[in-house]
Amino acid sequence: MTDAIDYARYDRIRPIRWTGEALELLDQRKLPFATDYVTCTDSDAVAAAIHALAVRGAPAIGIAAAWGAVLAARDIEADDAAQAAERLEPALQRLNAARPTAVNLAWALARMRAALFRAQAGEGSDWRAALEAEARAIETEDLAANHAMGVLGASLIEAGSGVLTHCNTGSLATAGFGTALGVIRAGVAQGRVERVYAGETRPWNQGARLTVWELQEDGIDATLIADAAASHLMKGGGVQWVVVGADRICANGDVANKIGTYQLAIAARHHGVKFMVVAPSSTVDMDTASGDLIEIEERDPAELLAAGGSRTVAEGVQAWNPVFDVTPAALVDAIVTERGIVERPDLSGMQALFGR
Ligand SMILES: CSC[C@@H](O)[C@@H](O)C(=O)COP(=O)(O)O
Repeated sequence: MTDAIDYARYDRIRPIRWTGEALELLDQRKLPFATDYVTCTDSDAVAAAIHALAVRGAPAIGIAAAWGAVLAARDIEADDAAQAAERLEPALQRLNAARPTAVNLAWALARMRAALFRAQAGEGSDWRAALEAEARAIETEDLAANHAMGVLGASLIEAGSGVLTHCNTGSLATAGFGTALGVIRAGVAQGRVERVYAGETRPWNQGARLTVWELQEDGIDATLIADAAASHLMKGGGVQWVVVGADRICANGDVANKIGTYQLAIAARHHGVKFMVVAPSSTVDMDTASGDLIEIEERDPAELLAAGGSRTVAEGVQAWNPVFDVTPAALVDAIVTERGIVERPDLSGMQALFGR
């Protein structure tokens, strides 16, 4: 078993490209059959792309929002960083409102505000350059965090294991390599992960359209399952770990992630399958005490009423479409971040790694 991972192998998918003039976002609504980029030349276009899921995944929407702030800075005049901060605020608020659940969005925008504050305090007088440098740093640090988490998370997995993942947590959802998918990539490279299963992730099908495509691009064999097949898979001994990402991890270790994650955690505990959450520290929200306090995004019920653009449900039927759920900390075996691992998370374990 080797720890050497050829990261360059996983660099081909680039969901977020800054050209120096515009932000190009790989349109994830069209994958896997078309690789078109949406070109954003102002911050409201970035907010719209985040809301419409052209770009998605907690770290990726934080990175996109940071570049959105850089674009917003081009549309204002200001004498200094303090005035810029004031004039940028409406655009930052609109970016922040694009999606409510993933804390990475607010986290990235807070970093952009802090960069302006430092510019104001005289640490580099060019506040536009300071914003651009901060957006780049957010992206670079996310990639480094993913590489670190991949190896850390894989170290928990016994050689020859099967894993089940949910939603898409790969290069498409991050600056590259991925969170949960990074652990799977590292685990496959090291011979720890022998079988990979991905749930479809209805209704938007991130697992079916994105995750198995990413793995296919890597040459990693993966088996798609219907979301409803997960318990049956666990009962048969096909998987030893469920490995998922997160949109927000609370101070007590509760985890918000894609709808369906909670029922996977319940099924995993019932079958003696381990449950791992992999996320950068930018997803940890020590200001939110527990999962009950997280706003869960509800999207258009129309997403449930059709498949591939064709209506599948009788006219007049109503649907409810919450797109995230909260897994209680008690069902989580390990939270893996670039700072380290919290096993059997609770408030004191989270505080030991993240302070407060
Ligand atoms: C590294 S991505 C982690 C999470 O953001 C992911 O699991 C997820 O729930 C994404 O939801 P999405 O609605 O596709 O943005």
